[in-house]
Amino acid sequence: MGKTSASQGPGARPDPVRSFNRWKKKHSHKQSQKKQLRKQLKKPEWQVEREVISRLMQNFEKINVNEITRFSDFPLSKKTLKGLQEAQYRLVTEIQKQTIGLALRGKDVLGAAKTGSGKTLAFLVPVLEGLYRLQWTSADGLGALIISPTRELAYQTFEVLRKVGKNHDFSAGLIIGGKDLKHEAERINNINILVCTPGRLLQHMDETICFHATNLQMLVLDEADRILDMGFADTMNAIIENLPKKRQTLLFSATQTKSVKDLARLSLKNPEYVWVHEKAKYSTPATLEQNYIVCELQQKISVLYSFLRSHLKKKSIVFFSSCKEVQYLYRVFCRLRPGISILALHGRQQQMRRMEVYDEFVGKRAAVLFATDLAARGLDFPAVNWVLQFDCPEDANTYIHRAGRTARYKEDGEALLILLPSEEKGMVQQLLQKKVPVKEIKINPEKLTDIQKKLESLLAQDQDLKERAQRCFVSYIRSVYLMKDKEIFDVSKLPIPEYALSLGLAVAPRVRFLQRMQKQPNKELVVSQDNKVIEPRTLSLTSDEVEEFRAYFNEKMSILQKGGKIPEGTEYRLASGISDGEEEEKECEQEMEEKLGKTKGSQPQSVSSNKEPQKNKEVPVQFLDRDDDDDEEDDGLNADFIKVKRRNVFGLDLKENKTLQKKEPSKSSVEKKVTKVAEAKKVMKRNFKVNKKITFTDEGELVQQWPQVQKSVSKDTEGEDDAGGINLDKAKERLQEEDKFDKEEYRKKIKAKHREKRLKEREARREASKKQAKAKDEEEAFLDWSDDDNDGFDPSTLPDPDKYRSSEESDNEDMENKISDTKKKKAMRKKNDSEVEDVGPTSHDRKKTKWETSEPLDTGLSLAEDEELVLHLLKSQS
Ligand SMILES: Nc1ncnc2c1ncn2[C@@H]1O[C@H](COP(=O)(O)OP(=O)(O)OP(=O)(O)O)[C@@H](O)[C@H]1O
Repeated sequence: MGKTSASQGPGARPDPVRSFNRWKKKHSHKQSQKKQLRKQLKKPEWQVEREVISRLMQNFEKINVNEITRFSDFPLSKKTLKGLQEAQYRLVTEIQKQTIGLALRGKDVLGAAKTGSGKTLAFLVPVLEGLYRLQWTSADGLGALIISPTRELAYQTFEVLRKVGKNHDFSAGLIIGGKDLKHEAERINNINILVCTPGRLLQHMDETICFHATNLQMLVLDEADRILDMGFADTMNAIIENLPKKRQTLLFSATQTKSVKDLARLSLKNPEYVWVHEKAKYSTPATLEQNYIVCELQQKISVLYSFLRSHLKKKSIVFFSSCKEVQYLYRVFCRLRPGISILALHGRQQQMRRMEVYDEFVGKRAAVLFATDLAARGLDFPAVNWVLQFDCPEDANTYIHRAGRTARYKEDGEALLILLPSEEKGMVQQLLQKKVPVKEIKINPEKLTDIQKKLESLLAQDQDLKERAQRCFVSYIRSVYLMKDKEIFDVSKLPIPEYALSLGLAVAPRVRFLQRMQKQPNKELVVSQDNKVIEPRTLSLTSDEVEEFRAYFNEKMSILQKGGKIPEGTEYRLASGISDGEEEEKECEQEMEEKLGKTKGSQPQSVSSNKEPQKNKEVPVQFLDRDDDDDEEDDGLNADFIKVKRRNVFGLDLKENKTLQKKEPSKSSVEKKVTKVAEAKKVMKRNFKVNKKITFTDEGELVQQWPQVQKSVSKDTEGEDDAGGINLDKAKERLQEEDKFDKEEYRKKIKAKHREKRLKEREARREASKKQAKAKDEEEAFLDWSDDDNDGFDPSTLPDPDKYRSSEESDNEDMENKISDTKKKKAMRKKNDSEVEDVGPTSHDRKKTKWETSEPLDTGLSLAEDEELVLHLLKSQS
């Protein structure tokens, strides 16, 4: 009974045939692998990549959302995965999980998810993959466009793109306002992925030669509802016109638009709606604790101060409704030194400053940022503990975005909303409807520090601060007045004088639109059938007002463009009636409102109190704005629309103004424009004495430098003018005369200058020749002296017989020169009797002095006689 090798014990030898077969199989497998590798190595890179791409694309359809937990579960390129990993992004968030797969398949996507849930990567990853799939190169031009509503958000998105896409070869660019347009224009054509703000993008589309988006594959609108709302409507329509219809479109926001009209504008094709938290109990992050307090308007600043004092180790953002509030309260709080570092971010700062503040706040552990709604959307400041909404947001969506600056990506955060008693009911209702869980909390009166007195004393010492407080006051009232939801925002319920006092102002500045509103309460608000408030101002506009308004803006624009002062973003905004940033756009609206107030022509009246003395006079805030911060962009645009009540600094009389206006028959309701002539007449009537500037000349004469004295006309004529007012024709004539007089004076001066120059040159020549003659004399004297010294006969003193001829020739030459000189002299004398003619001795003259007398020969004969004499002399010599 034999045993097989297999059944033999462990020490038995293995079957050599089987071992050989196994080895052979392994070997051939290895060989084939090597062969394949060699084959692949021979392939060009693009071909290998194409194969990889086609493999990835085959997997797109197999994506199962439920199985995805990490980015590597998606069929993504190695380059993107590496970028994500290096930036520490491994696990996907819900919105990323649900939208990346759809976007990879080329679908149009509308994504909505709570704030801080990672929407940025949800569109950046498909953008990178989309272009990678097409093996996009710089020669292909613009492939993807990402539009953000604010510059800061665009900047932030660009930074994330740089981090995640760093292993790809695409070129990416950030195009936002406030930078050099030319510099951008030079580079924009080579950009594959462009992150931009709408205003700036359109500006390039209009102005940059060769810039086009005809190859565009993907369009992304971050904060889509904001970009598609009224503020950006015109710009976006113009941009969309420049984009190809065949493209993929991705829209993301925490408060997504569902408006069919909006979406139709984008010509989406069967879009996929992804509302991640639609069924969630709340629309805000679960880690966000939200409360509100109700307090009077005049208490708010003290509440803010007390809040900051009790949160010195925290990082907070405080939202205000206008730039001027931020500007004033920032300054005032810095002076109060609450013990925490304070920063300010708003649309009136220069772009560089905005970036600096952004970076500074990102880097701080404990600080407070005073901001407008510019910072409400999308900004991802790390580790923010508190969001305080100092002014009520315009709607629940704005509330959600503002509050969403804290409690981001699994972090905790707290939000506190300050409401006025008049705002409470409406706002809380809106928030509850939007599934925002807010609870009321009460202020502890013991912990409230009243700072009104401190503010008053600060303002008393600082005029600039006081003016800022006035602007802040007007700006806040105006922002409430402009809010659409009149159920929440009722300007008539505001305690105006108390509010002014709380800002440190003794007297409330005058607010024109409020006065108008009080005068015409019925006209102001027009309520539609369904009880909704329709914007009142458009209805009360006459065509004249609109025209004047437009002309005013055009004029402003042309002046600013010529001066080159306007920031590029603003430039466009005004031209097309849209804005780059949220805040800027709001400001523009405010300007319009103010201008509108002007055209209505109602007389100003005090809101603060009727006791205000008549002396008070309106002075445009423009004067006040001139000395604004260096870091703030030009305020001038809207400044002269705003009027605040101030002392009658210049002693001008308002009554006179009124009588002037009354005399002029008004054809329309539009206030008559005051012409320059009328202004001049007014000034003349008042008999203003202008300051004089008088200087003394070297001779001690008095010279009036300013105002310039009229020299061309007699005083009688001036007297005539005074008697009859301004005679424009005479004034013109006089100006022309004055002009002639000036020209003549100028000509004389130039002549005198030239003459002086000539004389100087002559003098210099004469001096030079004198010096030369002197040198010669000295030389000769030296020779004579040496002769004496030798005490013997020097043959060199004798005339050289060989040179005799030449000396004779030279004599002849000398004579000729002499004659020609005399001729010249005579001619010159004829030409200008007054001019002194004195030509210095020439070299020939000097030669002559060697042989003859140095005295010039003056025969006293005429030129012809002179010539004859010379010939005679020559003949006699020969
Ligand atoms: N997959 C991820 N893993 C880790 N962190 C992530 C991930 N995705 C996003 N984050 C982080 O979450 C934070 C919020 O992301 P993001 O700014 O994209 O939110 P958002 O949804 O766009 O917010 P908002 O609605 O306010 O614009 C960021 O700090 C980001 O780095």
